[in-house]
Amino acid sequence: MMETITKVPIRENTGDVKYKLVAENIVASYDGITAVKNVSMKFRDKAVTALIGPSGCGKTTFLRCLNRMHELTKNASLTGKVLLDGEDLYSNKIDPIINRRKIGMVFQKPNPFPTMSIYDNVACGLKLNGVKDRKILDEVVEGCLKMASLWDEVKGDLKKPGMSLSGGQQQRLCIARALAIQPEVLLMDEPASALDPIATQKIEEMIQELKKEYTIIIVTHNMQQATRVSDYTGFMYLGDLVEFGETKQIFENPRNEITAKYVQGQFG
Ligand SMILES: Nc1ncnc2c1ncn2[C@@H]1O[C@H](COP(=O)(O)OP(=O)(O)OP(=O)(O)O)[C@@H](O)[C@H]1O
Repeated sequence: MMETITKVPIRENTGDVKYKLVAENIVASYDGITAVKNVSMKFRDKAVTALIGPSGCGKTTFLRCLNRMHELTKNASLTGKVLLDGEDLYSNKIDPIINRRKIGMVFQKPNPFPTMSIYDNVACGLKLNGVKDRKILDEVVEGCLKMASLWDEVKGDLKKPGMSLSGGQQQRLCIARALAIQPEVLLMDEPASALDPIATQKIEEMIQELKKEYTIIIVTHNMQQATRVSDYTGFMYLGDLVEFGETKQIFENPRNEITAKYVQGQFG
């Protein structure tokens, strides 16, 4: 039998708060089965928001609704709005490809383009957009590899295949690739779950740097990671957003019983 969930009213931030991305009443389904039930969330500009919750609660599905990737899945459907700087990404007037460019995504498993060098993995998005000037490409590749904290490790080996790097380096390469097309928002779906603790620490340190420039939304199963990297946390359960608040409050003083049980590790 389905459990009844008491949702905690979402507290609005007051004052001079800028939301980069706002999701309103997102309902997402696969083959008519609802995976995300009427979820609304606001994401602050230049802050990190973590999405946590047990396996299958809809975190990845919700994340993929934020850059119109959900609709690429066969038999997937969606209702609701996602506003980027106030503009609805799902409006007919907006080109989904342009939006996916503004909202970059990093996946659980590092996925560098297998036939490309380190350099081309980062430069390919710009090249596809017609940028040919070598100086510009060099600058972007260096800048993005620096932002992804990978430059010092690869600067002498840019022609080597991306796949020759370690898992953690490959993930930072994918982050550099995502940054090269100048996104405004970065979605990260468990970006460190396939990595060892040292590689994970590098990714977490990099997220702290990146949030100075980007709005970051990260799905994570790792509760310590959520407390270390995020400013805000949303706890999802059975397709619902049960509680949303400052990360410290969610972990130290949850207002909902199910949130408390989850963050204390009583289920997962
Ligand atoms: N492509 C798909 N086709 C059909 N059902 C799917 C598909 N992807 C996800 N689902 C279902 O949607 C629900 C939510 O899945 P989702 O992957 O969004 O959860 P999650 O919280 O990210 O889980 P996890 O933490 O295990 O990655 C689950 O019941 C899952 O089985």
